[in-house]
Amino acid sequence: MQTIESIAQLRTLRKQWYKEGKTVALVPTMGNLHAGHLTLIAAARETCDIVVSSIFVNPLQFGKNEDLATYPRTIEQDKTALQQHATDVLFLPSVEEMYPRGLDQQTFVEVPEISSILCGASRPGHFRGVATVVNKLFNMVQPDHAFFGQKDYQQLQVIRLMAQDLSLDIEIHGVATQRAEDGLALSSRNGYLNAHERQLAPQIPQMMNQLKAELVGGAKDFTSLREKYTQQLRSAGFAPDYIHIRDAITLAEASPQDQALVILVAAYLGTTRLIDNTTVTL
Ligand SMILES: Nc1ncnc2c1ncn2[C@@H]1O[C@H](COP(=O)(O)OP(=O)(O)OP(=O)(O)O)[C@@H](O)[C@H]1O
Ligand SMILES: CC(C)(CO)[C@@H](O)C(=O)[O-]
Ligand code: BAL
Repeated sequence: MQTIESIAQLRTLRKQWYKEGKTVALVPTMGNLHAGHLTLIAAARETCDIVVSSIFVNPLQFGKNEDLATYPRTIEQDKTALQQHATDVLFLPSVEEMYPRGLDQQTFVEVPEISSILCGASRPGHFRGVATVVNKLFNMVQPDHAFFGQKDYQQLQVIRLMAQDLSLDIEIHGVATQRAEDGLALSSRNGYLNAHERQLAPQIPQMMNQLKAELVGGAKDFTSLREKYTQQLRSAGFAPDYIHIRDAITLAEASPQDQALVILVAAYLGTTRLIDNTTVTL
């Protein structure tokens, strides 16, 4: 595996891959890799000749009071994991390489409406930061295929819409959420949880699945279902940010006749913000 820090070096390689007729996959990450990330790498490996993974903790997608400074950075461990999973290139740009004119001067990409609801309402500017950096990574790597986790469901929909709106010739893949044995979705931020919080955390997927069972069983009063499960999370020791039942594609409020739904949950345990989701087909 080659580690590349500069866009210029990456472009040289990209030209060579074009000449050789090789297909290229991109797996963007913020590092601190776990089995969830590695399933994205495996899917990319199955699809393309060349697998590029990027590690970049993107300051543009963090709010002022968020965890940019403390976000786990485990680069040596990550390199070993990527190498073991047959990654060809690790792209590891610095903040200066990514944003040479500084964050305040950066041209940005914003996908309207979907970026300002759900996690976008709680994290203003977050999805603008994500769309901007992902678009830049797409321009740098020029992948044929790009892989994202369904764990970040809204992010995946934002990226799909961005690719459509900007006519990008890149196939966007959504990969199923990988979970711990107790059901908790794997996430780098799980590492912030203390032992007690880690024990409580699987109640998020448990409650989400109970809500899903009620929907599949025919329950239609979404407002009272949301209130009931929000209250349950609160009683269990969480500070719920939201529980929503939405149209699976647009993420607009679901109506009782919709058949493709998604349940989206965000809740704090102490200072750690956890998210999860599950699709529901009626
Ligand atoms: N459990 C998981 N299963 C499948 N894909 C995942 C999982 N966790 C993260 N991913 C995907 O890996 C990619 C990189 O995510 P990222 O580096 O932010 O990891 P993360 O664990 O989601 O971190 P965070 O705790 O910051 O949300 C994203 O496309 C994300 O959706
Ligand atoms: C897609 C991404 C790498 C963009 O910074 C990030 O939001 C993430 O890790 O999910
Ligand atoms: N995995 C999503 C990236 C973020 O929370 O910033």
